[in-house]
Amino acid sequence: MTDSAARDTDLSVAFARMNGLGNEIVVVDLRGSAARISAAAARALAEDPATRFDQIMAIHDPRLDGTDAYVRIINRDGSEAEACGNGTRCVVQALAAETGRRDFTFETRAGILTAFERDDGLIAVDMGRPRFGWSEIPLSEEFSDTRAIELQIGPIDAPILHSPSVASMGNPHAIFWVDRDVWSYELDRFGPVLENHPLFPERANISIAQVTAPDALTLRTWERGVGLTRACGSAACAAAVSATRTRRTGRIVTVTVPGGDLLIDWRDDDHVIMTGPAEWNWSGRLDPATGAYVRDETATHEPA
Ligand SMILES: N[C@H](CCC[C@H](N)C(=O)O)C(=O)O
Repeated sequence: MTDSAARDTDLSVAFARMNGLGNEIVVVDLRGSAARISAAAARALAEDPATRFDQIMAIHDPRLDGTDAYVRIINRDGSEAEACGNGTRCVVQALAAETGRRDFTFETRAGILTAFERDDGLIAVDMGRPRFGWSEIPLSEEFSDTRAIELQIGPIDAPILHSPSVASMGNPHAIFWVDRDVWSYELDRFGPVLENHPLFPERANISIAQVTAPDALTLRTWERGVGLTRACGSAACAAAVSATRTRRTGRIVTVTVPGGDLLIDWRDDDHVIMTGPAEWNWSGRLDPATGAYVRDETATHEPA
């Protein structure tokens, strides 16, 4: 939607274009509004090169005592996701800029998340506990050991990718372990096939991971509902805990994604703490019903 066409629509809410290690995020402030971002409005925003995004983080008024907001996560294709690590860091940065507070508690479809902005500007998010049961991922077939399930792509006698670990951070992840550079695989070709594989009744985020040290791995992800992204925070968490479960790494792992590094700490209390940056790009106003928007050229790092 061009700015001029947007001007004569009802632009009722503030939004910010941000990113988390290059994962393109639109943060929409719907507090005090009964409006909800529709899938159609999300797709309209996604189709505009100026606002193209990987996820929308829609901030709604809190529904539960002790939470600061209810946050809805919408993928580029309009589907709703349970978790978004990079987007959550962007919401924390936006609300910290608005309120001066550093600690926040959000309700999401994955559950209650706590997060805080550190003095160095990095943001730590408690992504909760990982789930490994086949029905929690979910998978459409029962597997007793989800550290390596029977799934492969490529010729039966020489599979290109096989035996992934699966895990849920509230959203479904499959991680294929490779021993070559993650850039040497045609993830753009395999990703959509695996994302929509019948083994994943709710589809899945598909990652390839190369362990490079007992505390480090590199990762590329084909995201459910989006495609290739420069970073996927929940995939970084899923890959790190799966690397630990398969004795490839310890419990603290630096995950290098195309957009940069995330530090993942799978604590002894089973909570997964993800720490990384967030970045504000620009702000404007948005009609949540249609996705029409106007960019505010004068905005500085304003609240979402
Ligand atoms: N595409 C994901 C949601 C966003 C995950 C990612 N952007 C992150 O930072 O966790 C899904 O449908 O489960």
